[in-house]
Amino acid sequence: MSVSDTTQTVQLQVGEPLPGVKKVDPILVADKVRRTFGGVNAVDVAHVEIPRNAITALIGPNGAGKTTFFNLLTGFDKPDEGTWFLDGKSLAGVPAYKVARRGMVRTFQLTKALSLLSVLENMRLGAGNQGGEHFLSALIPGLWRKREEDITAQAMELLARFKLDTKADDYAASLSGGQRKLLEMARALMSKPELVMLDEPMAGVNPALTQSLLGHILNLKKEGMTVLFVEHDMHMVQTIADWVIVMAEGKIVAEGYPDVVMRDQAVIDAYLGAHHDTDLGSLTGQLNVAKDIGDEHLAAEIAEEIAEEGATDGK
Ligand SMILES: Nc1ncnc2c1ncn2[C@@H]1O[C@H](COP(=O)(O)OP(=O)(O)OP(=O)(O)O)[C@@H](O)[C@H]1O
Repeated sequence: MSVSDTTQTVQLQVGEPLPGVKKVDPILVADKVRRTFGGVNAVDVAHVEIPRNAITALIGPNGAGKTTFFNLLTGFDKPDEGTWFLDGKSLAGVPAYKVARRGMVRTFQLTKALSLLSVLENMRLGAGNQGGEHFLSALIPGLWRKREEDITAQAMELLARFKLDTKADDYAASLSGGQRKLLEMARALMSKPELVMLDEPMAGVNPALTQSLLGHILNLKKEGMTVLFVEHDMHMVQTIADWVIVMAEGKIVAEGYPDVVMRDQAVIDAYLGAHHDTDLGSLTGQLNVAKDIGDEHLAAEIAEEIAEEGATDGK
């Protein structure tokens, strides 16, 4: 089965797919979330809903506010205003470590694996406080030991799934960039989340690991989880996303099914806006924009033209 065979085809939204459109079964709903930095609206999201048990990509040019929005939702930053609900329960003002316990975890653009801990120790940290570390249970060695064993068993099972089990005792520092991304994803799963948020999962991952990472993300959905990811790699977005949300200048400017969104004028404008310094008169400039907006057909045509020009110049 190819990766794209597994993407969802059921209708996810209610009505026309305009920015802020309601979802049939939203897991996360955010309202009027605003974060300013020195007068600049880094995030200014009027309303957004994330569909449950689907893979949603959050895309947009550099500086659009994607990471800041992630930070706000997961309690790593505080908004000027705004409310958001996971499964109907408010998460506004809830600190990051409690957000994970409520069922929402995130990974970072730059991996946060603790280099001087072993791979297994990193995993064990991901288990967090799941109720076993209450004062009383800490006093009962049997209970405490059982919990420790359960955590280790869960960690080893996940490491095996991510093909990192043979590295359990190695320092995280010894892993490649791609393996660290896998470790971060595996660690996020230790808290048995409902919603997994991945910030640029493909950045720095070599091609050999790309396919396995895509497979792991698709598996999360198969297991009933919801995935929200930020990514610049449009190929990945088109391959695995069921739904795409586009941010520009802090706002949501478009959302919909991947193939439709990539051709949306607001999306093209958002990316062109980010390329105001690109010479669109030059073929290379046009090629960069075509790649950024994920129009592979247009990119191939332009690349062909560049190759033809090169061949003529050489004669
Ligand atoms: N801690 C901060 N202090 C000041 N400005 C910030 C801070 N964090 C983000 N910003 C600004 O907020 C805006 C949104 O940044 P953010 O990193 O969220 O964008 P992004 O869409 O994730 O970009 P990229 O794709 O490059 O990661 C940018 O203008 C950025 O300069």
